[in-house]
Amino acid sequence: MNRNVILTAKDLSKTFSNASEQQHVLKNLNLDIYQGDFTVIMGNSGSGKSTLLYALSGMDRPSLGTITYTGTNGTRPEEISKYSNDRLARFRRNHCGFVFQQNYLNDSMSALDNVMVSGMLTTKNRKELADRSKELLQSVEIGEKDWKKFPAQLSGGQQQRVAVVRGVINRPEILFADEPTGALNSQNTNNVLEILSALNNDGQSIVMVTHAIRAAERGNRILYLADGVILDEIEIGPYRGDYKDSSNPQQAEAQERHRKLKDFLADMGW
Ligand SMILES: Nc1ncnc2c1ncn2[C@@H]1O[C@H](COP(=O)(O)OP(=O)(O)OP(=O)(O)O)[C@@H](O)[C@H]1O
Repeated sequence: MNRNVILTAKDLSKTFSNASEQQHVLKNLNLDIYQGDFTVIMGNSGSGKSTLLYALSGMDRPSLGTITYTGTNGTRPEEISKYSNDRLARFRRNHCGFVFQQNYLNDSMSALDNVMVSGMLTTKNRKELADRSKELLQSVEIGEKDWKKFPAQLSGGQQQRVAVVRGVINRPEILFADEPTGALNSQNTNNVLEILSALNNDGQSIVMVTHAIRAAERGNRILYLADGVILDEIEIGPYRGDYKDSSNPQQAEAQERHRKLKDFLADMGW
């Protein structure tokens, strides 16, 4: 299958310095991210997964190397790693969505306003934005009775679902997720993973960092980061439902994906 590259990291290095030492977290890393993929970054704690995600998304700058954004409509490639801070912020706003382990909702705004405030960064059409915000909230089962509630009046799982909606309100070309289920219980983890799978199924490109095999299984391409480089990667095809679910018509395929991923991670020493 021919896939379009939307983001390229070339010779990417990131070094953190403090008074006494330098820590080389990413080392000459090369990577293409493809449109429509659900790309997962795994690796041990401290291997540089979040650092890589932040560099790719323009939240942080590489020490050396380049990040080039090609976009989805054949626009001219742009080297975002040399953008000014303002331009980089504009790039993030217009092309990227974010979900983190913590939901970072604004406590003093309703669920709906949290979503709409993000949406207003890219549109002035309030009516259309309100309609889309409500529709997206409905799609993650945050119904009308909860739209005006403040985050503290919602459960942790509901809060994270609002945060996912906020992450995609601007129709980002890439949704970056850093341990989006890391703070959730099992049921809420499943809910959020289902939402991410549904988004990806609709064509949303996703790059997600996770420690959890259950979350990683939602991806089609799994990268394994070790000591600042991509040790290896595997393509397991799109998610085909739960491998343990006997009512899943694609259970055999799902089991095969699961086995491939487990074998890959075992090979990586995970
Ligand atoms: N802003 C920073 N300043 C200094 N060191 C940093 C900074 N950000 C990350 N590091 C260091 O870089 C290394 C990699 O961190 P990073 O958060 O990318 O790892 P990770 O693989 O995402 O880890 P985890 O799975 O535990 O979240 C760690 O040793 C961390 O302490």
